[in-house]
Amino acid sequence: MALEQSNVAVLGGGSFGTALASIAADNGATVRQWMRDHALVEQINRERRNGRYLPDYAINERVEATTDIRHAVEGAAIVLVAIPSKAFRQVVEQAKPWLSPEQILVSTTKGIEQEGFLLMSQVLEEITGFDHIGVIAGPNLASEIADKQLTATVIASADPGTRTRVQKALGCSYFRVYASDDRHGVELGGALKNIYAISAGMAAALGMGENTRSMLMTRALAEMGRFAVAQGANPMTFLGLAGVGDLIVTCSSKLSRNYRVGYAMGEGRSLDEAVEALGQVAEGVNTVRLVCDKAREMNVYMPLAEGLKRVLFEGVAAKEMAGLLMAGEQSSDVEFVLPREAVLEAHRGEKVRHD
Ligand SMILES: NC(=O)C1=CN([C@@H]2O[C@H](COP(=O)(O)OP(=O)(O)OC[C@H]3O[C@@H](n4cnc5c(N)ncnc54)[C@H](OP(=O)(O)O)[C@@H]3O)[C@@H](O)[C@H]2O)C=CC1
Ligand SMILES: O=C(CO)COP(=O)(O)O
Repeated sequence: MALEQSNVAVLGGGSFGTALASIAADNGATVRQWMRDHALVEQINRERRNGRYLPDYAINERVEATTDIRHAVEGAAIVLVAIPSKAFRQVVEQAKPWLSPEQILVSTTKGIEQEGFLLMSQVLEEITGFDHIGVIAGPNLASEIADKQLTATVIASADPGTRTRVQKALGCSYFRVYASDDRHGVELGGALKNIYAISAGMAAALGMGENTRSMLMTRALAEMGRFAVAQGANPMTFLGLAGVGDLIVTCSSKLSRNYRVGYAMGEGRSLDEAVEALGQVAEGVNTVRLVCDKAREMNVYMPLAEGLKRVLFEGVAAKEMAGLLMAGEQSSDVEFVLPREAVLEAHRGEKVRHD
């Protein structure tokens, strides 16, 4: 089937899928948004409102909601996949019979698949084998986009055509789309920052101040860069919107679901209670476990992620963990300026002189 260049498909009826569908439609595209919930489809098509995920925002008339995945993706020039990582593979498999290699497939999901430690664009690639694959990530709180607050994101792909066409399809008066060819780094940035957003929410609920939050965010950036380098990504990507940009927004805002999970736990709720109360996906809960396992396997030092994992899954109190982190080794500020090992080596030399 020939592609209709002005058609965009969105898979997912959650808050981000809905926000992206409206951007593309505001930009003139005909948008088909697939979701599995019949009642929500009817509500969107009738009331132009997604009552479950974004109740306060009007949805553009050019968005058609549908439960028919074939109708959604067949012939669309761009397919945006906004499905949480746990269900991502299953939904793409479901769409696969009606996808074609000329289409551009873009993951908007900030999570990791346990089996093989795959990022979502790698899942897209593995399932389809197509060439035009990309990732969108950046400081993009869905409700602010739906509110048309001025926002920027990154489209990352090795394929220049994918970058350009997504920039054209989504770039508009309230949404800017910057380009990157470091798909892995951009995608890792989006997934990793969720871990630290949970910690930041927890720290805020425990009454920690702005110095603490700044320390947490900056050391988080150091960890993210260290992990990314070990994974073969470009650490410079973390200076951009998908790195420091997304870290700032999710570590600072109660609109972030990951931050909210951490905040609820800092107020004394259990992880299960916090996730249940949220009723939406907080990818960081799963990501922290996977990242800690991978970091240990690759021998990458990630004390903040390890600390959070102990609080979430091993019954350690958040306050106690903060104390332990402060007692940890003091090493290098920016490891690309002064290598961490050089600082540790100097400390070892001092100790030998004193002993
Ligand atoms: N929200 C945001 O601000 C941002 C989110 N993201 C990323 O976007 C991704 C999607 O998030 P978001 O839209 O926010 O998530 P939500 O939790 O708001 O919505 C999840 C959507 O996925 C659907 N879904 C879940 N499981 C399945 C399944 N097995 N089969 C079919 N559909 C399923 C849900 O359907 P149902 O209602 O039927 O369960 C719902 O439509 C996340 O990885 C997130 O990190 C990225 C940037 C910003
Ligand atoms: O990624 C996001 C903003 O860029 C959304 O973060 P949450 O998933 O924590 O809501």
